Amino acid sequence: MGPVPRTLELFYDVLSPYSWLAFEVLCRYKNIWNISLQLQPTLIGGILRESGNQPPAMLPHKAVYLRSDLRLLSQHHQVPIHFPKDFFSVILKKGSLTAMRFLTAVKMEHPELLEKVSRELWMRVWSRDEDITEPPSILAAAEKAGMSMEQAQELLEWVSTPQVKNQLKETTEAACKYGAFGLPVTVAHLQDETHMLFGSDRLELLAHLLGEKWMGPVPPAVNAKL
Ligand SMILES: N[C@@H](CCC(=O)N[C@@H](CS)C(=O)NCC(=O)O)C(=O)O
Repeated sequence: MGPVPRTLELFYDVLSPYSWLAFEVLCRYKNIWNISLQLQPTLIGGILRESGNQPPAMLPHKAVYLRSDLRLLSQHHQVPIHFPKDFFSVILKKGSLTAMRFLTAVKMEHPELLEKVSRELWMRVWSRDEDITEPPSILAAAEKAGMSMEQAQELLEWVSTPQVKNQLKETTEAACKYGAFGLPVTVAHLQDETHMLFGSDRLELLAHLLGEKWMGPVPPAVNAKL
C-alpha cells in the first residue's frame, strides 16, 4: 500500500473564469501529485452575499484589469478563455443557479461525469460565449460530456427538488465556513492541518504545502489540449 493521498476540495462555479483555471491545473496535477481531488460545485452568488463581498467587475478599474489579466492567464495556462460580449448580462443578470444545481445533481448521481460536464459548461460560457441558463444549453453540455439524453433530462428535472437545492446550499455554506469570500477556493486537508487558499494563483503555494513539485500550470507530459 502506498502513502495515503491528501484530500483537496476545489470549490468552484462555472461563472468564475479563475475557477476554470484552477480546475484545469488541479485536474492536470491530480495524477502527478499524491492527492485525492474532490470537486465541489458551489454558488458564487451565495459566497459573495454571505461574505459581504461584491463581484470584482463592479469596480471599474478592476473590470478593465480583468480582461487583460484573463487574456494573459488564458495563454499561460492553455485554457481557451474569451470574454463574453455582454459580460454584465452573463455575470450579473443570467448567473449560474440552474447550471450549478445541475452540476450538483451530476455529482450526486453520476460523479464520474462531473469533471467533463463542468468543463463543457465553462467551454460554453467562457470560451464560446454561449448560454448556460436555458435547459437546451445545459442538455447540450451534458451530452457533449458523454451523458445520454435520457440521463441528462432526468437530472434536469431533478434540479428543482429540495434534495438538490439543499445540497448546493450546503456546499456553498461549507465553503463559507472555511472562510471563502470568492472563488475558486481550494481546501487542502493535510495530516495535521487544513488550509484554505483563495485563487487560481495560489497553486504554487499549494504545491509547497503538499511538499510536491510545482512545474507551472501546464506540467510536462500532460495533454493540456482543450
Ligand atoms: N487572484 C485570483 C482572483 C480570483 C478572482 O478574482 N475570483 C473572483 C471570481 S472569478 C472572485 O470571487 N473575486 C472575489 C474577490 O476578488 O474578492 C486568481 O488569480 O485566481
